[in-house]
Amino acid sequence: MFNISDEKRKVLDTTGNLLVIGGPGSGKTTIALLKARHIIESGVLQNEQRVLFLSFARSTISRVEQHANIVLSKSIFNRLEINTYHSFTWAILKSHGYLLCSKQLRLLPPHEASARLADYDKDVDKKLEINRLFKEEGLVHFDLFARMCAKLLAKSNSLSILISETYPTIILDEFQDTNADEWAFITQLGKKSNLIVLADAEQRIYDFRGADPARIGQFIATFHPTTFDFGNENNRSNGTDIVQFGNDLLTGENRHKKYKNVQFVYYPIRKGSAQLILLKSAIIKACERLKCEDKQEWSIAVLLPSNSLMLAVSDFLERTQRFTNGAILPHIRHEVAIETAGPSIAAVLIARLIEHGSTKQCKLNQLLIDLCEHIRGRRGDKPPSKSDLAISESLVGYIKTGKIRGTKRQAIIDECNAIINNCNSLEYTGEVASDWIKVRELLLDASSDCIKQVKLDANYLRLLHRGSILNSSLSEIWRRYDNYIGAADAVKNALTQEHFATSTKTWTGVNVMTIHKAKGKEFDEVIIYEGSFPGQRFVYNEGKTEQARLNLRVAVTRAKRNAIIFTPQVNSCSLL
Ligand SMILES: Nc1ncnc2c1ncn2[C@@H]1O[C@H](COP(=O)(O)OP(=O)(O)OP(=O)(O)O)[C@@H](O)[C@H]1O
Repeated sequence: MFNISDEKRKVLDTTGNLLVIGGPGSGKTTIALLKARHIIESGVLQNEQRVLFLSFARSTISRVEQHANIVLSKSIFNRLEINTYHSFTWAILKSHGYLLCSKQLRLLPPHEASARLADYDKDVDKKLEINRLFKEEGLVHFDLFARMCAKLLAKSNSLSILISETYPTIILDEFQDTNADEWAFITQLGKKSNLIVLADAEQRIYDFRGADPARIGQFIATFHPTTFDFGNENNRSNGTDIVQFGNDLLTGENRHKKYKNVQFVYYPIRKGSAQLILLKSAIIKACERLKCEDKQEWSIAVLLPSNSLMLAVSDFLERTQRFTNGAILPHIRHEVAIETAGPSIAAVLIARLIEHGSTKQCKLNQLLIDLCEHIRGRRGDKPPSKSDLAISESLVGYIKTGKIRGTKRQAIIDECNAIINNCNSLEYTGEVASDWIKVRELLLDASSDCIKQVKLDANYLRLLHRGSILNSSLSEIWRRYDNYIGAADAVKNALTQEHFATSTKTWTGVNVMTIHKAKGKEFDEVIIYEGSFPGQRFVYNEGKTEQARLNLRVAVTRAKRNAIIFTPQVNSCSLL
């Protein structure tokens, strides 16, 4: 099924630590899976032993799993553990964390962490608080997972032996994006297990979370691997110039050149969302092209440089546009790979309303507390704006004193009061999805931005579909007690489980996501769009031009057949 070059065959036959480097689509993941198969088939593993494949994001894992399903038979697949760093390290901490902390360790899920850390805008203060939470409260922030596991392995030889005996070979995906803590953890793992590292220095797009250009050199210096370089071999978009364009981007040679299957659209700037008309038309055409081919499954990614632009585009695709000349741009069904902090905190707020509303016990103060959590935490790792912090402080002040200044802020209190009253007088039926929607819609009438934002974020929650764990646990609560007491905890548990679940999601149809989320994935067609406002540009800061080149290269090389790049006609992207 796969043509294996001589260089790749050598990967299969070489033992010890390996470093596999190569450009996008050169076949690093594929050869790593074939290597795992080779190891498993050779019979060197004992009964309980497995090959471990570690990657960063759940979404990448799902593509690797899909790929592994094709490359490996079921019995081989069962001896391969594909996992995220988070999930793997949390499992170690849960069972052995007592060696580091006398407190009972509890997880601090990202949606709660962002609200708790909202007051710290400097990284160093945030880190101090994360350490304090661990030491004094036993609360483990995700950022501590790798660091604490590195400490554990350094401290406990028996744990280190246990892990290496379970996983004698460990494959590390996307190694170029490894941060210092993950590197410390890997260094410990590599003392007793063989490491197979997959890397492309030019796909390094996570510098902001500690990826370091020196990391590959550090691996070589520490582990003396046999190195294989697949260069620019292109298995993903063979017959196109997509990879060539991606590589030329790094040096600027791409400017004013033409590339097969890479198209540039210089769009006119229009008011508001009218600017997205050309983008939407291009997506519709791409869908038609792929549907014509009569393939069972096809995929398109619409990649955006920022989260807010992603939401605006998703909103535009969701709606139907009707023009005065009778033309129509229909709604486009699509998936959005949304940042989860905002929707998660919004979900807890709604769950609490449902929970208390079902027993007519909704209280203003609880809603205000949940609203503050949402205001402070909805931007995830990014701190809330100063004005958001001020609103949250004045709401906290109201909870304490019963007083608030300013008509806009008073309006928030009045609207929360109205929501509480409506929630307490709603008739709940036990049909989870419709009860949920009824409560969510109560937020619709609010004019205060912070309440409207909860409603908007809650719209993106995908946890309640029929048959989901959350849906069944809420139905079960209703069946037993005729109310929803415990709904908020059920939502929190579901969110945490969701975070660790290795998703089996397939990226078919139209998918809208940020460029960073596209890493490690591939799609038939990719449409990359930059807006005209400063925060929506590929080059968002002149000092970050090199990073923008890497980002754009990663984005464009996700395409198997065709890539289209949109930039404004005026003040176009300086990289094109
Ligand atoms: N030897 C091969 N023969 C045919 N197809 C291949 C071969 N190797 C990989 N492919 C296909 O090429 C595509 C890219 O391969 P793969 O994901 O392994 O590359 P990669 O180097 O890990 O890419 P990236 O770094 O961009 O994530 C996949 O669709 C895969 O099935």
